Amino acid sequence: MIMKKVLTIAGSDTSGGAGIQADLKTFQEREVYGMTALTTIVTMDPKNTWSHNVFPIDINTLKAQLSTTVEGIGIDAMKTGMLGSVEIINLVAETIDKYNLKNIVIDPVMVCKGEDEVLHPETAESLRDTLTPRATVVTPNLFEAGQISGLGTPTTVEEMKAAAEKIHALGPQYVLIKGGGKLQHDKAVDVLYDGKTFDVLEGERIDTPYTHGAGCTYSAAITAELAKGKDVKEAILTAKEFITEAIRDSFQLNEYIGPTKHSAYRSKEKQNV
Ligand SMILES: Nc1ncnc2c1ncn2[C@@H]1O[C@H](COP(=O)(O)OP(=O)(O)O)[C@@H](O)[C@H]1O
Ligand SMILES: Cc1ncc(COP(=O)(O)O)c(C=O)c1O
Ligand SMILES: [Mg+2]
Repeated sequence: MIMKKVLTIAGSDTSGGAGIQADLKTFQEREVYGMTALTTIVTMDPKNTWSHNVFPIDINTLKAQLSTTVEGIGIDAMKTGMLGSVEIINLVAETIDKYNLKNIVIDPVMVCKGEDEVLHPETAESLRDTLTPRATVVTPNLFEAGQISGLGTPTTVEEMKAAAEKIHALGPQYVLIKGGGKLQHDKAVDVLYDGKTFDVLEGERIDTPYTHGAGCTYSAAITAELAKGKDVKEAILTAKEFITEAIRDSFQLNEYIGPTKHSAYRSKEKQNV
């Protein structure tokens, strides 16, 4: 079988659990061929409570990576993660338009879990106005949904639905707001909206602090399933099962951080559990 080809345009999480590393691990698990266009490198300081530093990649280096992958090879689906600057967001939008790309998952990364700071606050507006409208699916977490909708961080499923309506009006085909561990609820609730119908996806909520990279992993799994031809709803349902298992088997890396286990779903499929 010819492998479907997918691209992630995202930052490098040097600690390996989120960003481009999470995306590639997920693509491998979902049996698609993963390619990368790196936007930034994020490091963490062990001497300063794991605080994050972001090192941007030069725009011409990103252009060359997009040319290699999108023009030189061709892609069946793509996702974005941490983009880092308005210039990069504009370049991604131009690339989507120029090559008439399909199956576009926009993960509008504005924050890293455990960090108080909003990364690149100057990019929030262009994530909203330039990239969100081009998405097949846009996947904000609660904070990002509050920023993009302008309604503030949702605290209930009803507020998630209101934010989804606002975000949908910007032009994406589907909005998927992740309630995750932050919503006060006994399930891990995500709200999916296609402009007509709301689907409230209720996954098992796992009691763990180790969810670093969960959003990246989830959006990468959606991207992989879209590349393989699933429709958006089916792709999201599979990805939701994938991320639930990855969080169930998440683990501690050091005193600050614990990533999800990307191989968990496959191991369980094999054992038929
Ligand atoms: N503790 C948890 N148990 C089960 N699912 C979770 C948990 N935390 C997050 N999720 C799910 O993981 C996915 C990623 O969500 P989230 O962690 O909110 O994203 P982000 O990493 O972008 O903040 C969503 O489907 C969310 O519902
Ligand atoms: C490069 C990069 N992208 C994205 C994220 C966001 O990760 P999450 O999936 O936990 O939202 C992080 C967080 O550390 C990161 O370092
Ligand atoms: Mg995220």
